[in-house]
Amino acid sequence: MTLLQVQGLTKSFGARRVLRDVSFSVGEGEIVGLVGTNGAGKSTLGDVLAGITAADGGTMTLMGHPYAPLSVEDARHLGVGVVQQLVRIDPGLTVAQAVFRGTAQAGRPQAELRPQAQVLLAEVALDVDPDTLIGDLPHFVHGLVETARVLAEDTRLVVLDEVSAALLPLEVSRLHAVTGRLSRQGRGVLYISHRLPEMLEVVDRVLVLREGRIALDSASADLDPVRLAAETVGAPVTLPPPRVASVAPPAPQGSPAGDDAPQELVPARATARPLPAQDEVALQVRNLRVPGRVEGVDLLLHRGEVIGLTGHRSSGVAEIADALTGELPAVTDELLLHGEPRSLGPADDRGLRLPAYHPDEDAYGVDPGETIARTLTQEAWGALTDIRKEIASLRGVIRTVHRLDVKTLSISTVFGALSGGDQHKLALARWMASAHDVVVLHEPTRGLDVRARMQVRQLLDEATAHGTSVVVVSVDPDELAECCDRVGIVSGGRVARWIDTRELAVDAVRDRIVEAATAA
Ligand SMILES: Nc1ncnc2c1ncn2[C@@H]1O[C@H](COP(=O)(O)OP(=O)(O)OP(=O)(O)O)[C@@H](O)[C@H]1O
Repeated sequence: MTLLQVQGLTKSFGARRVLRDVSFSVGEGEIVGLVGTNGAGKSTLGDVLAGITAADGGTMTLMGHPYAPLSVEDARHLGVGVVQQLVRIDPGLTVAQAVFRGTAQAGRPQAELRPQAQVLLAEVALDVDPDTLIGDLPHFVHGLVETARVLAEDTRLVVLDEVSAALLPLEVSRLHAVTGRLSRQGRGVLYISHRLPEMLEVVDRVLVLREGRIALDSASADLDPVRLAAETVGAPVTLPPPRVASVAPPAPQGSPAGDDAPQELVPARATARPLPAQDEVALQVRNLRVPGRVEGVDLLLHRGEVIGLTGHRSSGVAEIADALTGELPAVTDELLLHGEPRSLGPADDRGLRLPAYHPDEDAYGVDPGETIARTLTQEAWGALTDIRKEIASLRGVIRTVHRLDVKTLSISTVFGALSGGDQHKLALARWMASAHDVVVLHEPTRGLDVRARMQVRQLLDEATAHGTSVVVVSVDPDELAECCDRVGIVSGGRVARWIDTRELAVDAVRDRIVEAATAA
């Protein structure tokens, strides 16, 4: 029986027509995938279902009754719960309070909330104490706390907006078990994700949102990840070729193109004849230890190389990254940066603090109310005294926006109004433009569509061709396979195994990573 019926939905933000004519249905017990490029309108559709924003036109029915929620509370009361993509929960709440906030139970004593919260947390396979403060939890579990929250009421339709984006394959399997349980209870699930291979494992049907319309509505059994990726972007898609490590000789100081050249945030493609990356070691770490967490880790990173690190939450992978960025005290037997001895731990002149990028909105260091132009250039328009420099800067911004395919009508759009993926792409490009030497990137393609992932891969290829060396820390096997030359599987505080990704097809590497990470 049909649970949700959506007919001719439209929604615009100013001149930007996001949803033009969206029609689809979700049946009772059905798990329906929703995919689309960054900025395609998936979250906007979720927001309309959640009562966060109203559609401009079209109709919806829920269990045969007209459905037009006026608020989030109204939507939940009517039976629709949405777990938003960039959910922010008050860090001062306990997990139990977070699960019941906005419900009839809110405000009851913690002791009364605790047992019920435990039941709901078990239902979403989240093993945390209901007394834990939200601020003490890693951000990736907030989506699961929110999933427990939508179950606290008799929700008929659950919308999961990229809840799996920051989860390990094992955690994604658990989320899928939860999704399956919801389906068996007769609830409908709308599952939004860019991680297509995993999505196809759980959904019954897939909707592709393209140019404001449902461009494809197909049984998942009739799709594979490559075909679905092509349907998503509306053009044939080939997986990126294996990385070929190569690096140009150091560039001469100064800008060869002169100060007036458009300063695109993406480094220009390397034209110099590539040299083998193995010629020069950028970072060498021998016997890295973080007491009680990491033991005996050796790392060798060549100039222009990208190595990946992955592992379970308690494997020590996060601690290795934090030791390299100086956030966690650690010791080594030897630490060389370009052959120069360095130390870890308290920052001093010789202390190593590798710069790190995190794909979390809070960590972008970007004011969401600032325009794209200002965000990318840090300049106040009109305050510049040289018109040629101003024009060159604006041209650079426009090129970056165009090249990264950011869905916006103007560079004066505020950063916070961009889709989650478009925000991430621009923040990463901005960060990479000033990233030199050896850097740590946490999940550089999280929440990005298939085309944007390739753009990030290109960003990496170009940065490494200029000599940058990168450590990618990730939960996503596709990301590791696409971006890295070698991937270390961390287990029990050690790198248990290295997988060489070069010269292998990306999907073959992905399978090896999943296999090794699951076995570790
Ligand atoms: N409040 C708003 N004001 C102006 N524009 C908005 C607003 N909310 C969304 N948009 C625009 O609507 C479009 C669709 O955004 P939406 O977040 O729905 O995309 P999405 O498909 O979820 O993308 P992603 O995969 O990157 O999360 C984007 O171009 C975005 O800039």
